[in-house]
Amino acid sequence: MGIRCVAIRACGGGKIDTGVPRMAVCPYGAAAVVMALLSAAIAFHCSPLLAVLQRALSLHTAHATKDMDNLFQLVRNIVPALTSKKHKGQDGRIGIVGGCQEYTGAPYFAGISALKVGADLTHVFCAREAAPVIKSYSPELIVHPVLDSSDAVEEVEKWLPRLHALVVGPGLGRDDLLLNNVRGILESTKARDIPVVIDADGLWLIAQRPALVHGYQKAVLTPNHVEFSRLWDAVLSSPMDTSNHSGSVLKLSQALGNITIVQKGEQDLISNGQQVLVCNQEGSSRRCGGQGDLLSGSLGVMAHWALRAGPEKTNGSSPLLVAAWGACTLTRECNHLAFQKYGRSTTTTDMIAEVGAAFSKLFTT
Ligand SMILES: NC(=O)C1=CN([C@@H]2O[C@H](COP(=O)(O)OP(=O)(O)OC[C@H]3O[C@@H](n4cnc5c(N)ncnc54)[C@H](O)[C@@H]3O)[C@@H](O)[C@H]2O)[C@@H](O)CC1
Ligand SMILES: Nc1ncnc2c1ncn2[C@@H]1O[C@H](COP(=O)(O)OP(=O)(O)OP(=O)(O)O)[C@@H](O)[C@H]1O
Ligand SMILES: [Mg+2]
Repeated sequence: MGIRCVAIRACGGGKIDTGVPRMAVCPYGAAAVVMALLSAAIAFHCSPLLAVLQRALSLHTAHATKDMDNLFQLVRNIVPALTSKKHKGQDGRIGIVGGCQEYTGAPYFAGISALKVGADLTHVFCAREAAPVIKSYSPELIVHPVLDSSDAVEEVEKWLPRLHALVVGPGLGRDDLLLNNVRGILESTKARDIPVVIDADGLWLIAQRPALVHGYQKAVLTPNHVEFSRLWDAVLSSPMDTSNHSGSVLKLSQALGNITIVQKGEQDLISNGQQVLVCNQEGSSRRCGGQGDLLSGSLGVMAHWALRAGPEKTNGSSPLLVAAWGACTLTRECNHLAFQKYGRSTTTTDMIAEVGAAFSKLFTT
């Protein structure tokens, strides 16, 4: 099957008002109960029950399809038009904060993905040793070797007024000096009201200091399975309910002051503490490293586009939820397209080469 994304009503809390148009019911519990009843109706030849259940299932599918169409349309609404009237930079100047001695691939993947999605300029702020390596991967990236210097915060602050969004964490590492500098950069970013996507080792820092993002409505966190558990342990005292993923992402978002959280996995779950969207666009079974960096870089651009477009273009839905759903859908489609060509040998570089095709297929009208 090609496209398989639905939006769902938050299924953990019970008292949640979603506010988003045409949300389908949670596909987990409810659909499973209907399927079980359907099997029983078939086994016991109960035609009236069978008819009711078939109708319920077809309504569920119809709702899910509408929600899916709706979300695709909302993403298309935030994509800026390509016109001859624009100047360089208008469609996005994105900063990536990451890159250290060990990790140079991750900030490159995030930065180049931002450009391939449609940003005009990408600045990478990394440790001195990482800079020549990152530059040598691509002439497209502007690279600043400042992150381990004593005046790192001031050096990045010089650029912040020109940046539309920041992606913090890919390949950052966990050196205390770097993390302390990033703490200062995050404070400055918030003071300027710049959208920030926090991933990878940026999330390690947030697990140490959740107050850095608590309640900041322009923050999006993109944890993988392990990073999500770490954040949970840092901010919630109760154990996580591992049978209720959407309830958990909703709860973590609420505990962090309703910031947007993307829990990556077999399905991506996206919440702002009020509602949960699910993205299960078909990807592949190939799990090479770096796919999360493609996602965070893409989301940096889409977050800027969505916030600039505003809630009128997203039909009242949270712009950051729409941006996150768009970036997840795109990443998974890149994975799908690359896997069709390269199978087991697919790497993130192959996925990045599919960004243009995937974007056109999903979001170009
Ligand atoms: N080429 C590169 O330079 C890359 C660098 N990376 C960087 O590597 C650093 C560490 O990132 P990690 O993601 O390894 O974080 P962690 O160091 O927290 O390790 C998480 C570990 O959990 C495992 N894991 C992931 N998903 C899991 C799941 N669903 N169930 C059980 N285990 C799971 C992973 O194999 C990984 O070893 C970050 O700075 C990151 O950006 C990665 O982005 C990958 C690519
Ligand atoms: N089991 C899965 N099936 C399908 N897609 C998946 C699965 N797990 C993760 N993904 C997709 O892969 C992308 C990256 O998620 P992942 O959990 O690998 O991030 P990550 O560990 O941070 O990656 P990175 O190696 O870049 O650090 C997301 O778009 C997610 O939807
Ligand atoms: Mg990662």
